[in-house]
Amino acid sequence: MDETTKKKKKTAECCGYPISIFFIVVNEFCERFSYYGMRAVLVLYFRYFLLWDDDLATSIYHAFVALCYLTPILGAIIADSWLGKFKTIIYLSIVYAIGQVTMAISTIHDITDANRDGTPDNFTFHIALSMLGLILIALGTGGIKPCVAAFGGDQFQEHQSRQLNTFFSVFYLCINAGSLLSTLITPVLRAQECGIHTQQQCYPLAFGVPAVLMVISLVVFIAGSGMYVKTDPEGNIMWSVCKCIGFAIKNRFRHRSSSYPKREHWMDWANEKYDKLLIAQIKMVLKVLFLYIPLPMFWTLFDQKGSRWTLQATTMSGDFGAFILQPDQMQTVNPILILTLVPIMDRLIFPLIQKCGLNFSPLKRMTVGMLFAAMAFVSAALVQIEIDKTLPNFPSSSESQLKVVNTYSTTLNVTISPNEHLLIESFGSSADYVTFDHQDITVSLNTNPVITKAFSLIKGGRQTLIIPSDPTVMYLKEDVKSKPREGKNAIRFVNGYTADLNITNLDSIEPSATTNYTLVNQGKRDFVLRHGEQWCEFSRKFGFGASYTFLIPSTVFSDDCESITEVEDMKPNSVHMALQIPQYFLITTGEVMFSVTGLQFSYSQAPKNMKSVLQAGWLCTNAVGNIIVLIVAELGKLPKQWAEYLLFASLLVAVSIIFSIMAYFYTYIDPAEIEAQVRKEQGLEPEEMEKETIEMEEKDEDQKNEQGVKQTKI
Ligand SMILES: C[C@H](N)C(=O)N1CCC[C@H]1C(=O)O
Repeated sequence: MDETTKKKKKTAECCGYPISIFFIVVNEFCERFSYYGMRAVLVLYFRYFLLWDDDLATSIYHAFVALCYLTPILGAIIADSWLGKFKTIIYLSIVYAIGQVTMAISTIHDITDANRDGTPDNFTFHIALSMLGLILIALGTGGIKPCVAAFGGDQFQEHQSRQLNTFFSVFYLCINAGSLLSTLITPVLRAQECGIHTQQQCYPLAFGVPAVLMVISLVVFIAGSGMYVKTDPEGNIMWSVCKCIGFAIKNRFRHRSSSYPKREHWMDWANEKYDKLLIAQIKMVLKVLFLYIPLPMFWTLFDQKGSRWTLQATTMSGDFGAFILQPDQMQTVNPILILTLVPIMDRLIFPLIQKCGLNFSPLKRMTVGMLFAAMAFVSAALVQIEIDKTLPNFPSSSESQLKVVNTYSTTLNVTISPNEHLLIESFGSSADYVTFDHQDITVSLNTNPVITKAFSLIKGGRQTLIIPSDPTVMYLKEDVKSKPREGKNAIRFVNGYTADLNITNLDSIEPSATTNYTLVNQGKRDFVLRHGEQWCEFSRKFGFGASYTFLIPSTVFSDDCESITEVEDMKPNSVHMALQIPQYFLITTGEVMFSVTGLQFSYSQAPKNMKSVLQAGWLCTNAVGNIIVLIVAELGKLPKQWAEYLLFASLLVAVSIIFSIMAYFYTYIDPAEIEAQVRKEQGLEPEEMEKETIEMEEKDEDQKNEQGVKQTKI
């Protein structure tokens, strides 16, 4: 074994901290920049580069995130049983960097764009390459994650326990600094245009920069190589653990008759064959893993920030006066709050609680963290109730809705069978949508002669009846029936001019025709209308999430676009995004109490040779949380979003009560002390014992006769 053991090495210190920590936290910052930066543009890449639909894009995205939190098990097994943390981090970081580079290459549209139309010709190639990249990234990021945190912890000596606790907070700060910067930067990089033959959204840059950061992360980690404390892996520990547990279960089953005396713990049934120290270590790990069972529920709520809460933000207004916030940018509030809340909690709140004589133990903190997350969802439900009051009354699946737009030269009396009468001015519209519970309607206009036409409406849809300058050709146009995505505005034009018109960024429209919807961002937008030599400019300031139909009259060029009228199909969002801040504040406070503490707790309660394994167990709670989100998203949704938020809040409260009961029965341990005690009971010196364990694990246990029960030397 070439790795230096902890007790043999004296580490260089700065302000009481091992200097090697600097390399580890910088490495974590770069790695998290790489991970979160790539994640920030991933759904958009699926949606607009690979042209997947929303459902497929979000499902693959969540499946990828879940995979990233499942692979820690693999990394932990490799580190604790085989390579040691240091080498595992290096090898898996190389895999990770290759994955990021593969991903960046898969986004270069020019590779397969032989016809140079700006879109790839061979989607299979890009999909295959990006999936390969994502698998390598998941393997890398997940594989190193439990090792980096535990390796950081290994750098501290016994007299540095206070610094060790602070380390986990600083570690978390670095994660969030990386996450914050990358989620701000990569979307900007994506919005640039680049390409060899055609200029397209610059995904290669948006994925390329995270790839570079991953290479930097690896270089920084290697740079600290000479300073690290590297703990030896102790043989195939996971295999020994599995065999030991298997033997205990088998042996317990064999001795199930009541004539055999009971043992204190079911793992004690492995006493006959396995080393006491290994059994003691397994007991410690199992106790903690059992405690983790309820924890995924926290992550189920936490991970909905990126999905449900962002969707909620798309129905809100992001106009903050001095700046405009896009719905998906609202997520950056989380890392910003982490950067402020972690120091406040560490320096102010926790010491204050301690001064008040209250014992705010790690498990109590985690329970309170869960309750904060539940409160965040109650807050989200209250905001949703406010939003619902402002949302249009969309048709149910059995209803149809109709609006009428009149571009005829005079006011019209419109009768819709059997008894709907509307008076509509020229270049005006009906006040709102009329709801029908049947699809077949007949429309009559009071023209001379009367014009009557039958229509079949779309079930569950919204439509507009367009009456053009020649009312005999009136027609139906389908409308948007939900808020436009990403807080954008859906706009369209009806051409009441007597000839074809060209409008900026839209196809040319024939007389009396209506364009399809175009999505435009919030803010002032200009459109140039053109017919031959004639043109005029039409400007309009947009809010968030509205829908408009603009009616172009025949006089459009003579009055310089002034006479264009607008029909508001859907009102802009009026509930302000600032109302989401309380829910972000609550969930982030919960995260600091739950996640930072959980990270520390998993390290402190693990035996020396299973530190990465417990970190992996901790990260797995996140994977399961993500899988629950996936299942819940696929299975039924409650009809009201606010009710779903309340349901999640109640579930988490119930889970936190169960967790607090489990925590009540948990006794905090000092693994090193227990290990020393077992060694003493075995009459072995620490050094001697270590050699003994390694030798024992190297023997092939399977060859031993299971019947010949072996008594270990106790
Ligand atoms: C960005 C989050 N605030 C955060 O720090 N995390 C979410 C999952 C765990 C943790 C991370 O390690 O990324």
